Amino acid sequence: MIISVWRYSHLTLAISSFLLLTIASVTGIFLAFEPVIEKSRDYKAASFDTLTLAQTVPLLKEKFPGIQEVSVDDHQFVLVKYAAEEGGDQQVYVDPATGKVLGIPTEKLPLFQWMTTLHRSLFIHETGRILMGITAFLLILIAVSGIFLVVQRQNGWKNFFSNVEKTGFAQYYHVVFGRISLFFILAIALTGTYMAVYRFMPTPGKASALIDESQIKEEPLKELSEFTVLQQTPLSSLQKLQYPFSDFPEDYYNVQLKGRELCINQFTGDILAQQNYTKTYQLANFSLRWHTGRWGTIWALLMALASAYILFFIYSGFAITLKRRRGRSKNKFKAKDARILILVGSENGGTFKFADAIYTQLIRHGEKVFITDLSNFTAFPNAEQLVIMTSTYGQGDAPSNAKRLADRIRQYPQGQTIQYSIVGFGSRSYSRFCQFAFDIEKLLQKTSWANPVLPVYTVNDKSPQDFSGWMTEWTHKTGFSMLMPRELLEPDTADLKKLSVTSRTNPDEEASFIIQFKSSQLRHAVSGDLLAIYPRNDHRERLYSIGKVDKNIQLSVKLHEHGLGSSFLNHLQQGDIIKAKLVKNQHFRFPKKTKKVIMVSNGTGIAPFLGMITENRRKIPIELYCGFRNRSSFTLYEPFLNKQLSKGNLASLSLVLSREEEKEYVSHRLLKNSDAILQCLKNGGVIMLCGSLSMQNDVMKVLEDICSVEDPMRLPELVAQGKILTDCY
Ligand SMILES: Cc1cc2nc3c(=O)[nH]c(=O)nc-3n(C[C@H](O)[C@H](O)[C@H](O)COP(=O)(O)O)c2cc1C
Repeated sequence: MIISVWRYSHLTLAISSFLLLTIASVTGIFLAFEPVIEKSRDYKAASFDTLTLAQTVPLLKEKFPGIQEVSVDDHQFVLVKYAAEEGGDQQVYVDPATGKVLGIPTEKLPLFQWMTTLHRSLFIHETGRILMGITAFLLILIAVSGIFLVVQRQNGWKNFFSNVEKTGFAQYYHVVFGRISLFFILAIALTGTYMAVYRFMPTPGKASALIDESQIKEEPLKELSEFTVLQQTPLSSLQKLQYPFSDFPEDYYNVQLKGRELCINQFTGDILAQQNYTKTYQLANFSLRWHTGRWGTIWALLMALASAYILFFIYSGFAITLKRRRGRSKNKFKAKDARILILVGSENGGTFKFADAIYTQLIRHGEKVFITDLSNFTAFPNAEQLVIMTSTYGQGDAPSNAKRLADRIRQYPQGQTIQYSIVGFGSRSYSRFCQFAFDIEKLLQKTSWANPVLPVYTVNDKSPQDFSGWMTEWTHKTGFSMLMPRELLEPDTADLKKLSVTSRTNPDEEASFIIQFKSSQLRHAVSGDLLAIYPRNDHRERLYSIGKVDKNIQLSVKLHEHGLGSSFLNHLQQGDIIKAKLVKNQHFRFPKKTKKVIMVSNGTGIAPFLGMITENRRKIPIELYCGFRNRSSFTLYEPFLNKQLSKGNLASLSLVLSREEEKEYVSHRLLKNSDAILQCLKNGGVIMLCGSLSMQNDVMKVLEDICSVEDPMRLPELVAQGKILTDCY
């Protein structure tokens, strides 16, 4: 529920502001270059930081007899305004140490003038300013709702900056760029909002209002350079100084410094009045600097970049929304007439692709089918078959269009028996794989009308292969005729990357070999991730655990006689190029903070550990228990592991042979070393398992026994806490 609240707020805010936000961002990008161009003129004097007002103010008065004011801009250029002898006011940039004219300020370029007005007020004055202020405020809300969406997506605050799961270009970069630019976008939004609000605040009082004219003296007369206050004030703290209009005593020097305003007696140098700027005024000044990039060139460029990111977010945000809504079939039949129901739970539209393909085929075969979101569950008086296809989101939660399902099932008990089948779409990289599909099963089990045709089927990473498994069974059980839809059979070419073979070994006595690939497109692969290959260029996918060794992707492969994947890999030679997909396996990563790691593998399950061991730069003690049939099958890895032992990357190695010598499995060896295993777990160590499922089952039983010495409840807890990590198939 929470995720959909944030999602709908984010989307609604974005839709309601996108037009003005686009205008503000495009103009913002242009305007950010204005201070950059100005700064490039470089009229800053070398001595600027060392001068005081007592040096500069008299000197400029002497050099420019009609001087009215001297000001220092954000680039620390000193600008003098004076009444020229030939008439009219003149402005020049000067060297404050010599009074030498350095340049004449140019008129604001008409393009910048136009952009500024559009950016500030859309050419509709006060109304435009209010609208742009509201847009800036909406941008704050969009950024905040975006933060919460990222937190939800990343499974909590602590993973905010962790790797993002790749789910299409628009979605992936919406999150990745969102995190990078968050601070800058919030800076633009907050300062923009504040400046808009500030216009409606009362103007702060002037220091001149505090002058007590009865106290103004004309003696003792002092030279301007002798005024203590000017001597004590560095030029760098000046914003603007106005010279007195005349020699009348009631005229004074008005000095605006960075934090306060002063009125100074023009004869004696006494401070007639002073006023500290209010916090609201200072904040407005600060906001102006931040928002306009006057802070400095780098800041201005960052503001331009943040504005460009906003444009990207507008594009990618709408692309994500369209993708979510695209491809949903229009129903030919009404819900009440349908014989077959397809109810879909989907967050990002992927599951709809599968559901629509089924819907289309059944309709083509003349079936009365109705397809809709799971949350639209209602009375289906003629339904005989119910197919539920749903993804899982968050931490084993329902996708947003399925949140209301539980209530709706309770609300609409069906009047006739309906046979159902549930297909869960999920990813094994999440600990609660297809959890929501299993939750629905429990809900349906409690009803009197729902009868299962099949157990829950799961589809990992939208694998057509998994899906076709369900289709075969379902058509077999129900008698509907269906073929695997062609569009689902092709691999998702968008994610395929090129890899070239850098080296390989020949199959050893046990038909195992090592193959290494390099790929500039898969530099981000990490030991423990999976490489999905498509040996026949169709939907058939084979997954291999990756070990990252010397920056290469290394696979350990066991050649099976009719093995699709292993035969394909075995035919590759050095230099051959293949296309494959990286499947992130977040839950099976070498732990960042731990005192010890015990790695347990059998056969080629050693693959990810080889990479993790080479990358163990912090020399965390690693104990490796690796099981093989016989010593000869270990020779493939022996020299490599010995080298890692001597380098200190690997603390100890337990070779366990099942057909020779002690004829043991790794689970037996662990049991023998139960004290060490228990100590490791008690001291915050981590145990990682990779290999066959039967090895995992045996080892988990042994670990349960070992843990039960301490506390019978501990094993599930340890798994939940990530102290026992498994990657077995
Ligand atoms: C933020 C996020 C959280 C996810 N959480 C889970 C999960 O807890 N369990 C699971 O099996 N899959 C999880 N997945 C994987 C999706 O269920 C899977 O990619 C599915 O095919 C997406 O289908 P959809 O596009 O129809 O939403 C998650 C994906 C994302 C992006």
